Amino acid sequence: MQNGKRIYLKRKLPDQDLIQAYRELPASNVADCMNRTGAMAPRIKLMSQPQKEMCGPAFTVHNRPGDNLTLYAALKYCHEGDVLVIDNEEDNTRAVIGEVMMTWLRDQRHVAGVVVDGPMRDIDSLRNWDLPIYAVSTTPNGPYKEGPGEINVPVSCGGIAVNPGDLILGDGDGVIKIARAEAATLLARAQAFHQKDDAKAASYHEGTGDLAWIDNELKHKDYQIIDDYYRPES
Ligand SMILES: O=C([O-])CC(=O)C(=O)O
Ligand SMILES: [Mg+2]
Repeated sequence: MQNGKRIYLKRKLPDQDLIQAYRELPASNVADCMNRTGAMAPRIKLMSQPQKEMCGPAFTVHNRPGDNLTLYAALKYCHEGDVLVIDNEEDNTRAVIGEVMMTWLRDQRHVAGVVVDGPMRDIDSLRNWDLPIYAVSTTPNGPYKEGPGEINVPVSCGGIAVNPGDLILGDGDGVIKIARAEAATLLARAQAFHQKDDAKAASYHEGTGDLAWIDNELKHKDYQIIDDYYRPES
């Protein structure tokens, strides 16, 4: 076995109905139900203009930093509905993907989205695309094509661990990972949380929302409410 040059073709996948159900939920609500964990770092930003949320199983790629030979292999082996999750060891000097590769992924593979922990390029052609594309930044500087790299092994993307087949959910706020084994049990909780959050926003709109807890909490934490001006000299 060539460590560092392995391409696994098989992954355990989440059920399709789970993928559909999570697509209806804001990533923030689901992350709150994981005790505010599971989100990739804010450096992973939405670069395109999708009409709906990104949701699908992770097809993981571990690039040698700034190199995209392995990512080219992923173009061949990924499937419809996958979310490509690309670990680039946080290199921020070279774009590892651009319009040519994205065109294949959108038009020939019909992937659900692409998440790159690193720069991309050809943004002027891609920024209006409906395909969800997340990346750190852009640069005209291109990638090397030497390898090594691996496909469908555990990777690190946006500061969190992603296993092949984990559920990846992305919206305008960013991207979260839901571990495949936990996705089914988490769903009902996330749906209930989402309903409550919507109801809360509606009650704040109406002015009937509960604000009493704020005073209680401030008191409990020894805040001082001072009926006076701030005076720098005092
Ligand atoms: O040249 C590359 O490998 C990446 C790129 O710009 C493209 O996919 O258009
Ligand atoms: Mg290009």
